[in-house]
Amino acid sequence: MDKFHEHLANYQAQIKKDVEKRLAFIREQIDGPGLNGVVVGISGGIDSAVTAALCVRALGRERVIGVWMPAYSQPVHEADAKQLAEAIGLNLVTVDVGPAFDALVPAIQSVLPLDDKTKGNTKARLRMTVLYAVANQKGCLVADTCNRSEVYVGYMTKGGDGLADFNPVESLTKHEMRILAKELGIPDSIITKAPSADLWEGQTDEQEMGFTYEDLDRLLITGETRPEAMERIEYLHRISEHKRNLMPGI
Ligand SMILES: Nc1ncnc2c1ncn2[C@@H]1O[C@H](COP(=O)(O)OP(=O)(O)OC[C@H]2O[C@@H]([n+]3cccc(C(=O)O)c3)[C@H](O)[C@@H]2O)[C@@H](O)[C@H]1O
Ligand SMILES: Nc1ncnc2c1ncn2[C@@H]1O[C@H](COP(=O)(O)OP(=O)(O)OP(=O)(O)O)[C@@H](O)[C@H]1O
Repeated sequence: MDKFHEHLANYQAQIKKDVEKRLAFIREQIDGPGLNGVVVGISGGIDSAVTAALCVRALGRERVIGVWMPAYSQPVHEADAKQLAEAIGLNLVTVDVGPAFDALVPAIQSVLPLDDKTKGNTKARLRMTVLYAVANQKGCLVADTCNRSEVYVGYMTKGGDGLADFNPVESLTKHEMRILAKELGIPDSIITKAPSADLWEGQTDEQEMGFTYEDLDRLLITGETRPEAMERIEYLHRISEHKRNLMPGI
C-alpha cells in the first residue's frame, strides 16, 4: 500500500474517535457562548451533508436548520438535499434565491457586464446573506463547510461560502470527507457524484481547478503529486492566501 492509501486506511481505522472529537468541538462552539443552534446551507453535495450530519449528531435535530437555496440549480441536487434530510433527520427549509438573483444581476449589469464566474460568486454571496438572516433571527451560528482541499487552493467564494462562524470539517481532505460521509450514513448518490459548486451550468470542481482531488489530496497528505498538477496547485495556493487570513487593516 502506498503512503496515500495507508493514511486513508489509518483515518478509517480511527474514524469513531475523529467523529467524537468533531462533535465535542461543535458543542463547545454553540454551548460555550450559550447559543441556540446551527444554520447550514444544504447544496445536495458531500461537504454540506457531512457538516449537517455532524451538527445534528452533536446538538440534536431541533437545534439545526438546513437551508436549501435553489437558483437555477440542477434537479439532482434538490433530490439529494431532500434525501439527505430524510437520512439524517435534518430540519430542511427552502429559500428560493432565484428571484433575488434575477433582480440583482441586471442592477449590477447596468454599471458593468458580469461574466459567469462573477455571477456565480454573487450567487454564493447571496446564499450566505440568507444563512446570516436565519442565524441573526434564531440566535444561531452559521457553519462553514469548506474542506481542507478547497481551502488550500482557495476554491471558495470570498464573502460567500469562504467564511462563516466555525467549521467542523476544515482539517479533512476531500478523500477523508468521503470516508466520514460513509460513517455518518450519508446517501451514496451524494458521496459518488462529481463535486460541483453548481454556480453555472456544467461546472465541475476538477474541470475548473485543472487537476483532480486525488492530485490535490496526494500533495496534502504525502507532500508529493504529479509535477504538472503540483505547479498549478501551488500557484492557486499562492494567489489565494488572502482568503485564508482576516483582512489586513491599519
Ligand atoms: N491579493 C489579494 N488581497 C486581498 N484580496 C484579494 C486579493 N486578490 C483578490 N482579492 C479579492 O478577492 C476577490 C476574488 O475572490 P472571489 O470573489 O472568491 O473570486 P474567485 O477566487 O475568482 O472565484 C471563486 C472560486 O471558488 C469557486 N467556488 C465557489 C463557491 C463554492 C465552491 C466549492 O466548490 O465549494 C467553489 C468558484 O467556482 C471560483 O472558481 C477579488 O475580487 C478581490 O476582491
Ligand atoms: N443550492 C444551495 N443551497 C444551499 N446551500 C448551498 C447551495 N449551493 C451551495 N451551498 C452552500 O455553499 C457551500 C459550497 O457549495 P458547494 O456546492 O461547492 O459544496 P458542496 O456541495 O457541499 O460540496 P461539493 O464540493 O462536493 O459539491 C455548500 O456546502 C453549501 O453550504
